Amino acid sequence: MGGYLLLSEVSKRFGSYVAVEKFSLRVEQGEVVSLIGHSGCGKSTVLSMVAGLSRPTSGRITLEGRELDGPGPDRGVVFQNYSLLPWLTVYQNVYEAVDSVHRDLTAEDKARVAEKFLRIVRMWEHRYKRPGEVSGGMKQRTALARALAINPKLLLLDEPFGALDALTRTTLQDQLLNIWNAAFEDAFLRALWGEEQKTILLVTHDIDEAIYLSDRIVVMTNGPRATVGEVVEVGLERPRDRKRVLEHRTYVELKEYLLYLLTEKYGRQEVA
Ligand SMILES: Nc1ncnc2c1ncn2[C@@H]1O[C@H](COP(=O)(O)OP(=O)(O)OP(=O)(O)O)[C@@H](O)[C@H]1O
Repeated sequence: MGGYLLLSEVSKRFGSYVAVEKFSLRVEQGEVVSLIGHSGCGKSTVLSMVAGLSRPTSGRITLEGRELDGPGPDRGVVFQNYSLLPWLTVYQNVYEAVDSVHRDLTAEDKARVAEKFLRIVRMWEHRYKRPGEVSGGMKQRTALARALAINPKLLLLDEPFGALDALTRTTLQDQLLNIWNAAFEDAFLRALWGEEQKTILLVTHDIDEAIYLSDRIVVMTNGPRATVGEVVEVGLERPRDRKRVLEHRTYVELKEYLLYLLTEKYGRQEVA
């Protein structure tokens, strides 16, 4: 039982700066795990190693028992700096990604997939624009559509809702949970996607978002030599109802505990 995604004593050094040291984490298939921690602690560094965009200096990362060797279609990535192709339209950015991964689909089906996900993130009406002609939040939504449309087993999301207004943010969080749960209303997507839950590793600065979405929350210590500080089980039953979650005692206690971890136990002043 090696776990689905396994990070074993992963370290990352940039020159003489040891950003992350001996970071170990085991994520099971179907789990949603959030990484939280202070700005600059190394959350994106960890995520980009899992994405295969950078290599650990030492340690191992395995996905389904295989050591990672660069990026792959098994991982859908939304990174702030892993941007859209500027010369393609919003639509083409999503379509091309679907096309490169789902070679077996007909052109018509690929177009349907691109359309479905652009509608989910509400970018369908902007599909003919290029990334340079849309806002930061719209770019983020397009990147999310692109990551989802390739139907990866593992979704790696770095602050995917960071640039969005509160309403769009909550809508997309719910859409993400639907996609995680393969709860598509659309028969076409259900047939194409199967019923297996996705695995999601998510970086966020938003404690409420982390609690609402996650099964477990990994609180990172501050850098240099950042690592896993504490892993907090969320334990709220699913499906989660946003209003009821907010009133739940577990939610209130969890939020207080996470705030304590971030402000006191792993507060910035400790390492200043
Ligand atoms: N390519 C790089 N070269 C040198 N240092 C880097 C590089 N990438 C990250 N770092 C350093 O590693 C540390 C961790 O950065 P990282 O971006 O992973 O933090 P983060 O927790 O994601 O921050 P934020 O929440 O602000 O996005 C920082 O001190 C950063 O300056």
